[in-house]
Amino acid sequence: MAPLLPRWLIPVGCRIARWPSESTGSSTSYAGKETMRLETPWTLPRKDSAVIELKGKPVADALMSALSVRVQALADRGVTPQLAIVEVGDDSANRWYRQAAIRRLEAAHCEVAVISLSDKATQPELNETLDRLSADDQIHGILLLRPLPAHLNEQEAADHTSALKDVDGMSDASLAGVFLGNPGVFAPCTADAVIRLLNHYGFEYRGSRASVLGRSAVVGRPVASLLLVRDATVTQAHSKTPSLKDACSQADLVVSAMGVLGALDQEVLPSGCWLVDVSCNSREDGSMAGDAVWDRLGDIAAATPVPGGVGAVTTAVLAEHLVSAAERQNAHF
Ligand SMILES: NC(=O)C1=CN([C@@H]2O[C@H](COP(=O)(O)OP(=O)(O)OC[C@H]3O[C@@H](n4cnc5c(N)ncnc54)[C@H](OP(=O)(O)O)[C@@H]3O)[C@@H](O)[C@H]2O)C=CC1
Ligand SMILES: Nc1nc(=O)c2c([nH]1)NC[C@@H]1CN(c3ccc(C(=O)N[C@@H](CCC(=O)O)C(=O)O)cc3)C=[N+]21
Repeated sequence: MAPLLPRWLIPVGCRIARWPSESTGSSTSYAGKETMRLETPWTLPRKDSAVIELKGKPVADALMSALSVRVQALADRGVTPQLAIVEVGDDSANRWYRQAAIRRLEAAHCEVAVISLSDKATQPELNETLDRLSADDQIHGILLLRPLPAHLNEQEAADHTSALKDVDGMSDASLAGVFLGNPGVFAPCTADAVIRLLNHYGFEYRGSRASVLGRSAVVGRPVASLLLVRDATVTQAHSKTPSLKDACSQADLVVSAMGVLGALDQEVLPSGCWLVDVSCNSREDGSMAGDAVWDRLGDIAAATPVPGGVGAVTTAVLAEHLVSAAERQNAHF
């Protein structure tokens, strides 16, 4: 029999393992089990079981299905969108992104070239690589994985990246457009993904209070700008903010991009807020986790899982930006 209760009533993290029928041998219906489970003393507190998972997959699926007709129209004109991914050194978050982006773009019938530079690469080497890709007619988009090693300058790299191919909103022109609310520019893919995800799940920006944790050029700052443009009242926190709890205390929405494993739980997150956890930290066992402790979210309303949340939307937005860039570069045909 199909479940009669919403799926989010099932507690995250301890599902199935302590299912009542395993101890009682009962053959009651699914709905009956669900009722029993919520009354049993060994389940998570009711408030933890009510956190709605804001999954990325349906958002990404919708974006990808809208894209296929555009990729086909380009193919009919002999154009296959191609992305160049430039990475410097080795980093787990970059590796996850590179692998997921390749899967996504290949599924969308786009091509990917990966250029891996050593972590000792110099600024002139990086600049030359970006100049060469900018001049290559077969490359429609350039994604420079960030953050760069400390000895390299992101701004200088942006200046060597063709504005037409800047699919991850790195250039001054793209960022100025994001800050001013100009819809014609590419925002950094992740910042765009946060907005697509919130739109999909019907978040109401106007009148809301949003706390953005992190202020990098690739996530924190553009997310704050995109929320401000949509009439949210935005607080922005960073590593010198004295109290994260104070920074979040009024929030209807918390967007976390600190990259600090275990930094967020019910002590910091206010009741009823939505949490968008952008971070992708590496646990000791090599698995991926966000900033929030998933089984200590308290009575917040909704949260994105990691993995399975923002990351999936980021790769879909990257595909969309690449296809738009290829269309613009072939507009004369
Ligand atoms: N899922 C996805 O699609 C994506 C995930 N990511 C992930 O998001 C995370 C952030 O990425 P990125 O912005 O590039 O990282 P950065 O390291 O560039 O920025 C981290 C930001 O968090 C702030 N911060 C660090 N520690 C604290 C703290 N204890 N309290 C408050 N603020 C803090 C820093 O402050 P300060 O400025 O003072 O140093 C900085 O502004 C990473 O885990 C990354 O892997 C990134 C992009 C896409
Ligand atoms: N210029 C730049 N822009 C970025 O947006 C950027 C970056 N540099 N450097 C690295 C981080 C990290 N990042 C991820 C994006 C998607 C997934 C992703 O698709 N994750 C899947 C899981 C993937 C898996 O399990 O392997 C998920 O969350 O469900 C992961 C990580 C983007 N980043």
